[in-house]
Amino acid sequence: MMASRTMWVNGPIIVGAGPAGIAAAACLHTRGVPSVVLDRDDCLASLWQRRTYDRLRLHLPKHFCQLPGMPFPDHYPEYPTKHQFVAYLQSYAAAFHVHPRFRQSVVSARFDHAAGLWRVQASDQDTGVTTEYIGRWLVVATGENAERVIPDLDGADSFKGPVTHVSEYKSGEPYKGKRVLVVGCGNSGMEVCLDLCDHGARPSMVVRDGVHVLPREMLGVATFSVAVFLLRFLPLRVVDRLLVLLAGLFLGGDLARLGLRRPSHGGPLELKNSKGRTPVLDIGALEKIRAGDIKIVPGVKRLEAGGAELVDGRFVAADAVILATGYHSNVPQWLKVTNLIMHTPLEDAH
Ligand SMILES: Cc1cc2nc3c(=O)[nH]c(=O)nc-3n(C[C@H](O)[C@H](O)[C@H](O)COP(=O)(O)OP(=O)(O)OC[C@H]3O[C@@H](n4cnc5c(N)ncnc54)[C@H](O)[C@@H]3O)c2cc1C
Ligand SMILES: NC(=O)C1=CN([C@@H]2O[C@H](COP(=O)(O)OP(=O)(O)OC[C@H]3O[C@@H](n4cnc5c(N)ncnc54)[C@H](OP(=O)(O)O)[C@@H]3O)[C@@H](O)[C@H]2O)C=CC1
Ligand SMILES: O=C(O)C(=O)Cc1c[nH]c2ccccc12
Repeated sequence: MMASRTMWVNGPIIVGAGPAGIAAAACLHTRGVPSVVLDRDDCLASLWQRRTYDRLRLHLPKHFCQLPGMPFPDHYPEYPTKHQFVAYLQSYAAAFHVHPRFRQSVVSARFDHAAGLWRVQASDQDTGVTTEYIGRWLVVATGENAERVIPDLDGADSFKGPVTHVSEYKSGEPYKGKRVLVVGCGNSGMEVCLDLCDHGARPSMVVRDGVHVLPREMLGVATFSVAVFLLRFLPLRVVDRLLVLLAGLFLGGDLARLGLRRPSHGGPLELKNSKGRTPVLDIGALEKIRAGDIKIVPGVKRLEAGGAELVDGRFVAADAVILATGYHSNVPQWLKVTNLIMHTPLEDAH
């Protein structure tokens, strides 16, 4: 068995050094409360630094994404690039004296009722040494994008080209001239298809179900700002109806004909709240779909050597497959509690 150590933490134990964990530690710091931030990776906001593509930008206006106590620099554009966002997070952490303990992967956290304390076990990713952090409070900030969703596609072994997850995708450069099957039509799938087009690749995007596509902006105003404004006066379902109506107006009424049906149950904000499905904010993929540069195809039945057989019996040829199939939290794997109360921020806002 690996050696193990114990560390008493004065203040909360914060798991995750992404924007949420850093912000929690900073807010505590300004109130004179110490904390310890643990992260499995070797840098802060590793989702943004290690697992996202080059052209990524925030797709909500910057004032919705700034952390408490420090706005984005004035010279940042309305939609900061990922490099700007990361630089901001780094200066934020430095300004608030947040120094995470890196390479500490939390494998278990349970509340010791007898002692009235949390016992958090973390494994050092370099040495394998386990440390038990003991403290009165636990903050879970590991996010909704902690683990990749990798579907079990029939025939994946027989496919001759590379099959990768979108979290490894940096740019379309290596795909120049290639036929690429992108599985999934969330914000990742859509933007990767757009990027592939910009690099001279030929993407087909798998859309197996309904999807809400909204314009990122309408007449220069962010759709997200419109939604937040309307939520002050109207119930979420009414706001959803208005958003779908406006989307039809600004994006054109032919989405279903293009292969992008809206989900039969639930509006864009409702599905974000109930299922964690983020609506797609279009930044140009739609135009490429209309132009035929991005082909929409239905679900994959099985992969074969040179492509995929689709559920409608058609075959789509592909040199590479990119899985833009999303992410899931890893909290249920390590947090040993029974009654978790989940908050839905948009409902709260309303
Ligand atoms: C490509 C992409 C683009 C996005 N763009 C936007 C956007 O424009 N606007 C927006 O609002 N949201 C966006 N998101 C959503 C994203 O969830 C947020 O941007 C933000 O990163 C969430 O912050 P977080 O701190 O909750 O989680 P994360 O940033 O995911 O940070 C969680 C941290 O926890 C660590 N961790 C996970 N498990 C463990 C463990 N067991 N032990 C120790 N450490 C662990 C991870 O290493 C990570 O550093 C995007 C997501 C992706 C994937
Ligand atoms: N700032 C930005 O510009 C960007 C933001 N993001 C954010 O990152 C987060 C993650 O987004 P994303 O990576 O797109 O993940 P999502 O979870 O949003 O989307 C995953 C997609 O994959 C589909 N899918 C999953 N499994 C399969 C399967 N077996 N066959 C076919 N399709 C499948 C889903 O379809 P179904 O609905 O049918 O399950 C869905 O369309 C979101 O919050 C998103 O908004 C991502 C990229 C860019
Ligand atoms: O890009 C993302 O992943 C986001 O989570 C941004 C976001 C949060 N809530 C929303 C509701 C509608 C559109 C985007 C978002």
